[in-house]
Amino acid sequence: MNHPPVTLHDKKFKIYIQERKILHSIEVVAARLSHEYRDKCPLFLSVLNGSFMFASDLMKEMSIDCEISFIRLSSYSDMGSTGQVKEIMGLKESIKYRHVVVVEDIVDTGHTVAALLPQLQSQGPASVEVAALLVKPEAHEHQLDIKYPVMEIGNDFVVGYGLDYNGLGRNLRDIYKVM
Ligand SMILES: O=P(O)(O)OC[C@H]1O[C@H](OP(=O)(O)OP(=O)(O)O)[C@H](O)[C@@H]1O
Ligand code: HPA
Repeated sequence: MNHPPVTLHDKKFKIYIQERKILHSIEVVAARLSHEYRDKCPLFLSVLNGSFMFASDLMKEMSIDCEISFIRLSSYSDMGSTGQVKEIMGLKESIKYRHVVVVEDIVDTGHTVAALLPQLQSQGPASVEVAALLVKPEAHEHQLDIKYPVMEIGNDFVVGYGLDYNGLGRNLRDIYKVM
């Protein structure tokens, strides 16, 4: 299939990871999660907005009982992290004694996950791990243990498959990187 570059606001992006590869990589991680969380009924905690598409495809591939809930955090403006993680919409249900899997579209600087994990840990869950569609190890500014990375990428700004550039690009089926 042909994937011409796309323009979003003032920037051009070129094809980087095709939908077929994304979905296959998610299947592999979902199989691992289904095995490792059998009999644990994990609670997936999807970090909005960016993770909506990943969370949906991940859930569809899970073969065990599991639940999902959503939390909305935001820290990005233009193409950079503000370093300030704001909680916009909090968690309503109790996570006490639950096996929680945070579902992130991307772990970039790591500010978001680093801010979120202690907040979750303080609520007495049985366990907390992170499943992230994309991980940018070169950009990390925190020591992080992402147990379920789907794909590692270099230090490029990417859009598509839920990820945006100033609000645009989330609807793209494939992942693109800035040119
Ligand atoms: O590792 P970090 O550098 O913290 O970056 C990762 C976070 O940045 C994005 O969220 P953003 O704040 O852009 O909100 P959005 O999901 O609504 O796009 C992304 O969805 C992650 O939550
Ligand atoms: O590379 C990125 N693209 C879109 N949103 C993001 N949030 C953190 N890193 C990124």
